[in-house]
Amino acid sequence: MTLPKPTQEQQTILNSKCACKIVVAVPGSGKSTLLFQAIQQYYTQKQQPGHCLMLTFSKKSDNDNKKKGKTLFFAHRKQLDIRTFDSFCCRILKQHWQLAGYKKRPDFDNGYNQKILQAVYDSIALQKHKDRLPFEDVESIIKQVLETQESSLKAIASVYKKGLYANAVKPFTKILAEYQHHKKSRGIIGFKEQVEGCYQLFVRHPELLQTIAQQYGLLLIDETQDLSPVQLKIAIMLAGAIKQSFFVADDAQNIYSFRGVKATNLKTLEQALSKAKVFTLTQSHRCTKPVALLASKLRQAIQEVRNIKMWSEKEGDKPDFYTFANKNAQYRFVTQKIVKLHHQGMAYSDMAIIARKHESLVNLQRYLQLEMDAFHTAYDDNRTFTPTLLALLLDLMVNGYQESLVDKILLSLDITSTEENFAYVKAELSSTNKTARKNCNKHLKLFGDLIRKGLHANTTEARVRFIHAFLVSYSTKVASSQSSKKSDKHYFNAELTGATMLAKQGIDDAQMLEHLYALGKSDQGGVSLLTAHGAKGLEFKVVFVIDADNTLFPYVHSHRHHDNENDERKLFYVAITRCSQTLIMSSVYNEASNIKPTDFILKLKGFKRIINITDTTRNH
Ligand SMILES: Nc1ncnc2c1ncn2[C@@H]1O[C@H](COP(=O)(O)OP(=O)(O)OP(=O)(O)O)[C@@H](O)[C@H]1O
Repeated sequence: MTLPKPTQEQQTILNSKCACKIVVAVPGSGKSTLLFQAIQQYYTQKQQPGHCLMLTFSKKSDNDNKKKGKTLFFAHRKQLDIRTFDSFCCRILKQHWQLAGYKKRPDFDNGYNQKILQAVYDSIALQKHKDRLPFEDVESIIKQVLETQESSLKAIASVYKKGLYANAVKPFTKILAEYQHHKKSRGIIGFKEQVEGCYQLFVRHPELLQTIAQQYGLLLIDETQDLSPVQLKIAIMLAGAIKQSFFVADDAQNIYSFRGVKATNLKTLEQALSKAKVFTLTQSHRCTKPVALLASKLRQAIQEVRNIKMWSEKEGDKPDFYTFANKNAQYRFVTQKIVKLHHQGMAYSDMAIIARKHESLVNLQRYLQLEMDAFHTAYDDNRTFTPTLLALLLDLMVNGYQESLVDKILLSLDITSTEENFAYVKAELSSTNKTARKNCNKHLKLFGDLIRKGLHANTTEARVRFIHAFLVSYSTKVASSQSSKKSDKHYFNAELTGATMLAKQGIDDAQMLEHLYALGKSDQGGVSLLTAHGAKGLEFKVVFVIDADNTLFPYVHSHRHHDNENDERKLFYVAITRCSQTLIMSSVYNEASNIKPTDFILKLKGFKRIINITDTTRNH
């Protein structure tokens, strides 16, 4: 991995001798890249450099920065401190809790339990599914877990705060109250209190701030526009005490006002750091010319942001906006388009579907589920993969969970396929069962081929190996028990355990299995399904912005804030600037129910290509 050569714009900033730089720049202009270029310059110029402290707001970009930092500056890795603001404050407070005035060491509540958050999301988002547990059951399960892990409630609270799930508010409120009680009685302090505590510590003990600052020679702050008021105060204090500092931000990407983040971060920063020099970056290295033009127009309509004209040298097609009679027609179109692009060589991981609301993503998955139910009619005798099956496989890819992947394939084959198809699959499975343990590769190839015939050419080897192991176990059971109840959930779960063990024994690289679970959780390798908030900071070759209609963009239910439209426009700006090659926007267009493409697009002059698709069976 190497850093791109700085452009003239970037080089001017790097060359400046100013000790404190604030860079305001458009999406994809290389803000994060510039920070790494600054680190490179720092280590090259200094004989005995001090440590660099790189702070960012979100865990996601922190992880990204850590990875890049380690790769690019391996020799200096011990002098590179890359953290989130929360983690920085937590560390300071852990070291100096007595100075901060605590009588006994507080219990630091570090983050939340992802598993529980997932369980909550799943149970709520999918509770209408008939075979899901009722919410009460899920709630009681969560409570049981919470008895041992109170801190996880924070996660639930954050879901509740998003206000997405009206029917979940009551139990969450109850759980939240319980959590707060536990927290208080046990002296647990969360991230918010830790950041506030750290700030107070620096205010009361400036000597401590100086001691900490002396360890560092360069301070780098990414995503400055997203810092909370207290985080910003800490950043300002650090910039005042560390020799060189470098802030990067895009004021038009400030999308966290609902969390109390102010749109005025940059103004506050400039006023507080009078010696700072402000620079701008106008060229986007990510977006193509037409997308940069569209984004630039959108940016001009955003209030209270710096007037920067975004431009690009990258050629590309003008983005299209497709409209459909209903959501399913839209989802079908997106699915087929993804499949087509994949056949043309585009990796799934290079594509993303972005929506304003999580519900749109759930709806899309439901649609794919329906397609899957129709699987038996789509799976033809030539064993070629029809669009419906491709849609099913796409679902499996985007879900990313191996259990459900295996489960769904086998359940579909078993329950919904015709006798003939089932016999074929059964034969394929059983034919290998005896030699499979000895000859893993053969079996792997068999299943790999089956998958590759469709769209899984780049399915990770790990996934194929796992499925393979599962099938070995499954086919052994089929042969020995001749069970006719293969659709039984418990049966599959037992098989899954069997497959896990088998994979560990029989497959050369047992670690692949762990890797596979990690893959599943992070959705790597598949098409990313993201909300506009979740997509921030990310980059994909192809981006589909779905459900971009006047009820969701701007999201009508959040009209309670007077500046809502401005915030929503910023979100749309974030969504469309994630793509480096192709942007495809879509929505329902239904005059009877007054749903039409978002005004964000309609009001932009010069954007004429709205394609109305009525024939949904057409292959696009
Ligand atoms: N000088 C350059 N030459 C070529 N490509 C570059 C240059 N600088 C940055 N890029 C590329 O542009 C893309 C966007 O870079 P980066 O993620 O640093 O932008 P950003 O401004 O932080 O984006 P965002 O606003 O979305 O967070 C990356 O693919 C990066 O490699």
